[in-house]
Amino acid sequence: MTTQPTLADLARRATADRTRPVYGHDALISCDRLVRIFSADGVEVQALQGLDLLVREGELMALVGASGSGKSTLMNILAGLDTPTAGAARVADHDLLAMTAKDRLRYRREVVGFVWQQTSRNLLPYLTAAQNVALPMQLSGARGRGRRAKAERALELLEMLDVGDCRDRRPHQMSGGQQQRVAIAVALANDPAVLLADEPTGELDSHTGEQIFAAFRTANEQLGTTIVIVTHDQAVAGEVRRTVAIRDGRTSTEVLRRSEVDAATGDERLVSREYAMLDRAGRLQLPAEYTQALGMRDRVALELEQDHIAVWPDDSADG
Ligand SMILES: Nc1ncnc2c1ncn2[C@@H]1O[C@H](COP(=O)(O)OP(=O)(O)OP(=O)(O)O)[C@@H](O)[C@H]1O
Repeated sequence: MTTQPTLADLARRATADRTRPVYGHDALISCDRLVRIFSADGVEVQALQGLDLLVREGELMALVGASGSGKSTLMNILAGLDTPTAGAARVADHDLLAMTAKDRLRYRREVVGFVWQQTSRNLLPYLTAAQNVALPMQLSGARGRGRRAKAERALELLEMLDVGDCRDRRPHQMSGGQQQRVAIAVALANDPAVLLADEPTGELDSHTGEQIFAAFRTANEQLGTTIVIVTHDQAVAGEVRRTVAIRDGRTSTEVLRRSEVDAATGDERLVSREYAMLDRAGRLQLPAEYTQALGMRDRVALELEQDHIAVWPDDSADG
């Protein structure tokens, strides 16, 4: 039997609600019930259906999900290329729903960097690698950096990503993997708070894909850039500490990995654990594999235990 809360309990809860920090207050990226509806030929498609996502500063994380689940829609919104229909989205203190056209242009040039899947879309074909990297700095005025300083920074970035030898080559004189590493340098040129990459290894073989991933890791570790990578590539998803799955336009489950040292042998191993997202209304989406394995549908039985909640298949018909 549940006991009724007393007046004092209710007063305490109301005060706690008032002093509770706003959702995502300490996150670099915060999406709060994000909705994006596309209308095409009188048909509405809900690409994002109330998506919640928080990313902390300095994270390197992967977004995975089936085709059509809304990954690219989310990336385009975070990149400032598209606007949500409803909800809230903030990146590095920029409100993505309230930006003017001028703010948006500055946001795309200085706050976010972007790497696309198509290697040809990331670089200008008639410029060398070094010129491609210097271009975003020139376009933004690069906060007082002189021409020489820009060229030096371009070279530093190329060297950091192991493509210093490509500095004077045009894209068609480089391999796909080299082009993508140069593309990462271009995206980092203006020191963005966030680097977004949509299937950056999609056109590459697995060995080259690993090198691209190593380049993202270098950028994350050496420059502290927050990086979000959309990927189908299980190998890439398995390399990051945090993988968030998107399903039907919402974040559904999340896998966190951490290193653990075996007390007996001293060996380090990676331990992963799957989490489900609990929204503020208390809604929880269970992974389809779990519910299918136990034949759960429509209704499940619940029990509150001391330190967990137990979920069983509906047993009401048996009783
Ligand atoms: N401009 C658009 N007009 C109409 N519908 C769109 C538009 N862009 C995306 N959609 C629809 O929104 C849904 C989500 O698409 P989105 O491209 O975000 O998925 P995705 O997870 O990136 O898929 P993929 O892995 O295949 O790239 C899909 O049903 C798609 O058809």
